Amino acid sequence: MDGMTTMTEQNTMTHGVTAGLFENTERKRLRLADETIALEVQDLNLYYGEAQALKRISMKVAAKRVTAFIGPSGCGKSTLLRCFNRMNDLVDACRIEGKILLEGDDIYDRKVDVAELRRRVGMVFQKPNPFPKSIYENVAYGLRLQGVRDRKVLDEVVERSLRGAALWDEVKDRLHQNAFGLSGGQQQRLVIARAIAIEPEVILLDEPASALDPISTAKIEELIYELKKEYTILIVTHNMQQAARVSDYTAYMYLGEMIEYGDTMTLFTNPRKKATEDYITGRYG
Ligand SMILES: Nc1ncnc2c1ncn2[C@@H]1O[C@H](COP(=O)(O)OP(=O)(O)OP(=O)(O)O)[C@@H](O)[C@H]1O
Repeated sequence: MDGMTTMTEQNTMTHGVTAGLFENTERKRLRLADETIALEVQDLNLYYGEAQALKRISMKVAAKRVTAFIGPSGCGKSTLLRCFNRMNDLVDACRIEGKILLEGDDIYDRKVDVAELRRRVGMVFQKPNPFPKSIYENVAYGLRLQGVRDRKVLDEVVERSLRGAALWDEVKDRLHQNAFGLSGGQQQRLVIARAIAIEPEVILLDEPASALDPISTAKIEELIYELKKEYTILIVTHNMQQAARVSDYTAYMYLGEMIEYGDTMTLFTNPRKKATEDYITGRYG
């Protein structure tokens, strides 16, 4: 984009990206100050060896809302998402400073049971990753790990979770068939059913629809809308329209820093920072 763009053109472009997304909806501007806070990041720095991937991140995450992380490739979105259930612990050279409070308690405290943390904070990845088991056993997996054997309880949880993931009607007649027989979009909803079966408080979604076709993507987006009634959802997405459609709050990241964070409607229609506006209007890079 050349430097000759007029202010009017810029405004049109800002609205162009998200035009229509906020029309005819009941979306309203939200304020973190009015929210119940589920998670709080305090001055978080993360290093992979010598390289600093996250810089002084501080944010509050609203409970039972969808918070989206956007920004160019390599800016640290996935790294930050993985901090919320300590998935980065699995990376040898990774070092973290700062705190993340879940319901007020620091998840990086030494006393924290990481398996229990991951039960409370579930995660769904870009590529659907069902286990090589039946549809039923995929969803029952977490409960079986917890020692639940009662068939009636398992049946109930499997049905409730598949309904919650908007998959029940499509699979109820083939629960004992292998999960690999499902389409990619169905597999992703199955993985979401597996995540909600153990009743987490928070669900982390790392580009959950980027490997899916448009119809499956729309289903996942509808599902996210339903899930936030019960869960706090954090989502990384490359797709800005998707962020605008599904999220209540959006964080724009660049080179490991959180440049701007606020309610989605304001961030997309009236960003405070020029860098954010450049990114959402496609003038970045
Ligand atoms: N396991 C790792 N070891 C070393 N460096 C890593 C590791 N994972 C990520 N990085 C680096 O950290 C930085 C942030 O990466 P991250 O994957 O979080 O970015 P991202 O914004 O999610 O990118 P993308 O949109 O491409 O997925 C990048 O420079 C990346 O190369």
